[in-house]
Amino acid sequence: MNTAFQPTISFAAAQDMSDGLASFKSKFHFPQHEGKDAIYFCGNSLGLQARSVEAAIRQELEDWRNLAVEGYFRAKNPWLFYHTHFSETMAGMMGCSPEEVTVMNTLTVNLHLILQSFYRPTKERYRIVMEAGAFPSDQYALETLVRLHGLDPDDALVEIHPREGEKLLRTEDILDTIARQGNSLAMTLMGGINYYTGQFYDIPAITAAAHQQGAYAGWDLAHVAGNIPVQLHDWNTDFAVWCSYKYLNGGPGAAGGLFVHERHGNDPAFPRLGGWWGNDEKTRFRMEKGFVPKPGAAGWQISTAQVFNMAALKASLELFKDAGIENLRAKSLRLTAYLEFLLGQTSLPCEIITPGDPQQRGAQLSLFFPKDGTAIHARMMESGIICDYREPGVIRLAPAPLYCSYADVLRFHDVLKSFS
Ligand SMILES: Cc1ncc(COP(=O)(O)O)c(C=O)c1O
Ligand SMILES: Nc1ccccc1C(=O)C[C@H](N)C(=O)O
Repeated sequence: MNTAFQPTISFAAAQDMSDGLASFKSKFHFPQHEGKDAIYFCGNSLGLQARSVEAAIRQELEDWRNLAVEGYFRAKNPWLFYHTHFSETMAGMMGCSPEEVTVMNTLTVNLHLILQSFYRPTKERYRIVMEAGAFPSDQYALETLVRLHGLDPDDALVEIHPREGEKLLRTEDILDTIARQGNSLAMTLMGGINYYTGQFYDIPAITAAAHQQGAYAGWDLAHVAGNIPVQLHDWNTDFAVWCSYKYLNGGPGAAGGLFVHERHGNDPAFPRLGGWWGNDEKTRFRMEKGFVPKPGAAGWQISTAQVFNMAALKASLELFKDAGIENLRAKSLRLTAYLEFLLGQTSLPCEIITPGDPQQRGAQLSLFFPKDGTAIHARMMESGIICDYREPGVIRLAPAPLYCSYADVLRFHDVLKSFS
């Protein structure tokens, strides 16, 4: 595919002309740099604000002003059911039924909650396999979880490391580590895409390996949601959590997503921490004893929907519905490949550590700089390229296909040329 790429304005312009998703760029606000839109490659950390967000929030402000408590029932988008607006679009992206998915709280909170359901250690079966170098919040969550159960993290948490001299995990090593735990394995918990390397793991193979040992497979899909379409139901994953402020553009602190496979979600006896929002809607207002969970992931809801927070996500997901996650992925594969091609034309002193196989990565490329990474990152930022730096030594570039163009990627390359 790369042989057809050209580092020229005419090539990039022709790509943008034939891109059926190009018009979505104008639906977003961009940070400004010297009077022009900055190049935004940080959608893997915080997605941009859709222009439609303001009106969506204004609608809820008006309904609150005019209807007050009646808004729960009579708002344009009745607040009682606000969280259900997302189910269909989220289900489409995550490959599950609308009942298997819900939106609530935030990522690490949801991780803790769902771990209460799925991590029920016994004397024999208590180990959790995870990737070494998982996002710190996940590491802290698992460390504190096993301590809460009186276990020693050094024994209960089994981290998979890359081989000596390598930066990525080999699937065979992940599967081997899982198999070696045997009956002691309670669960695997991996990031679908590692935030640092950008590696997309083999979710179905890892899930099947965990099941083979009689364990659950859980996933943190923060860097997958809205980036790579997945098939959580068919892949038999037990549960997954993600945030909505990265590729999904829900805004800082946006309500997070939760998937629970129907084989667990439809079991009312499945252990959980409940609250009235997860209770059967018919009896929610009876004010009686006895928790009766709603079927599906919604049975893990706890509190009243965070309407203002969710309004931004609602507006953003409408754009995803229009664009189509499969179309976005198809563009993303090409856009990131173009970025990779152009990086290959420069003499930047770095190595792309993200897998070269497009099926093993999403939008993000991670550049490892043995030295001067922070200085080079600072120069990129001064030049109007918004990207981030993660210790040790990595600059992450994520051209989100919803609002990044081929011309952006080329402009980035032109800026890099001025560095040497
Ligand atoms: C993989 C991963 N897990 C967890 C988090 C933490 O999410 P939150 O602050 O929404 O709990 C992030 C990002 O902040 C992340 O990228
Ligand atoms: N929530 C944040 C607050 C402040 C700064 C960054 C974040 C991120 O989300 C970082 C992202 N998870 C990452 O992959 O680095």
